[in-house]
Amino acid sequence: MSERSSDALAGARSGLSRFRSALSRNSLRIVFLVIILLSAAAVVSASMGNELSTASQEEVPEAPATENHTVVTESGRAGTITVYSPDGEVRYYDNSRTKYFDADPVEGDPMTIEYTATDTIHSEGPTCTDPPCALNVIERVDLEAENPEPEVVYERYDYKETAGEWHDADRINETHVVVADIVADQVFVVNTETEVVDWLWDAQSDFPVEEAGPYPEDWAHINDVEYIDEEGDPNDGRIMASLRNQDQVVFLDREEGLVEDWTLGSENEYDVQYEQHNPDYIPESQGGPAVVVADSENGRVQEFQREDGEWTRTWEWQDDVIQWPRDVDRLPNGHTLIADSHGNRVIEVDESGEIVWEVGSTLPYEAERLETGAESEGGQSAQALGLESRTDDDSGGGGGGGDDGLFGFDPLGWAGDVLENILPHRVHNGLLFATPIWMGANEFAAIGIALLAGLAWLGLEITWQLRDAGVRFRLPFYRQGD
Ligand SMILES: O=[N+]([O-])c1ccc(OS(=O)(=O)O)cc1
Repeated sequence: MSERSSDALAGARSGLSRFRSALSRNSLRIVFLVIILLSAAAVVSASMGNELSTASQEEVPEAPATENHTVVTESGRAGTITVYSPDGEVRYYDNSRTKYFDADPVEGDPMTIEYTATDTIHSEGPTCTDPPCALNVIERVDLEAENPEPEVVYERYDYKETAGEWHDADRINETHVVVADIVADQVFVVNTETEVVDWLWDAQSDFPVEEAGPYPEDWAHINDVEYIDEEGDPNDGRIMASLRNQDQVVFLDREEGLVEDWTLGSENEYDVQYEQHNPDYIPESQGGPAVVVADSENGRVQEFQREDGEWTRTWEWQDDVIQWPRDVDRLPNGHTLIADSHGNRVIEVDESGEIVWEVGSTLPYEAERLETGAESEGGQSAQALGLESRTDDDSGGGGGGGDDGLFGFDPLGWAGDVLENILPHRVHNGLLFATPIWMGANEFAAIGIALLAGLAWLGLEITWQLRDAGVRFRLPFYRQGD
């Protein structure tokens, strides 16, 4: 073959290989672009699908009719307190505080409620470098007044914005209230008329600061407190408190302090409970001693019965929707009221575990059925009622990758399920807390897939550019003689 024709052949070959390479590069570009566009479309369509909002009174959804009034509080996306009439209409709504937490009916006057709320004071920067940063209040509102107006019962300014709240206070009598102070990791009893603090327990007296949450930012996170006023009960006169970050519910004697052998749970023993909220004590006279509690990071509500000096789990409830529940109350009719925070709903389940009442809420903190006593005051233990437990397996669980998609397969639902299974609970719930209500595991998966595709595309483009410019990389290890 002549030199000229072999040059022409080599030229044609290299042209063909450049064409092939351009073709494969363009095919890959199209694949990446399609993945990114499909992911974006999934996220945009989710953002248009969920209309639930409680940011104003007009937007709050109506509830189904039920006996008695229901209070729902929120803190996070919107700070709201809503009271539903038995017919399901909104009777009272307020969003003037930044965050609303635990609400209770006032003893003997169920249509007057008392609750804790926090105002965030944005002074100097996002984390507040110029205190005061928060105003914590206990407020009371008479729902039967012509124009119900909250009245401050007790308040205190605090120096931090993160974990600078009071999530619960419980009235002991007409003058005294016990407060769960997240800011200082303390439980204190204050006379709200004189504002003199009569008693105080400091979690540092019994728990090491090296364990649990970061000290001093958010160490114990004491998110619930209950005064036990039950003559004849082993815990009469004691205070029950929930140390979220220690995964423990403790009993405090006003003379002796921590009553060690009554503690429920232990630090990082997540099989028992994992960053619980809103435990309620059910006394002996109502089938206890028992504690019904929202096991938040485990996505279930549960109850423990005191038997032979130990706590035994006697009931649990979850379905495939429940995500980060933060309140559970046993009602006098044997039903259980649950605030399912990232399930975006408040539900009532009956003795067999069926949902019999439900209302949407963007991030409920707690739910209270008025006229049934504060929290679980009028309820009986699961053991006394013979309640049936229900777990995710019983309810047919999971299943984003189920049958809605093409040929019965929904790839995004499947990716969402995978993500939910591999993400630690706290990370998943943190993402749900920080993002809009319409975002869930599927949307996180779509964003993750788009980011990965984008990064892979960028990496390939850079490699191609360098290769075209004649830059070659050597592996950091090579054979002798190379
Ligand atoms: O609204 N907050 O600031 C807020 C809400 C919830 C929260 O976590 S929780 O575990 O105490 O509910 C902490 C802070």
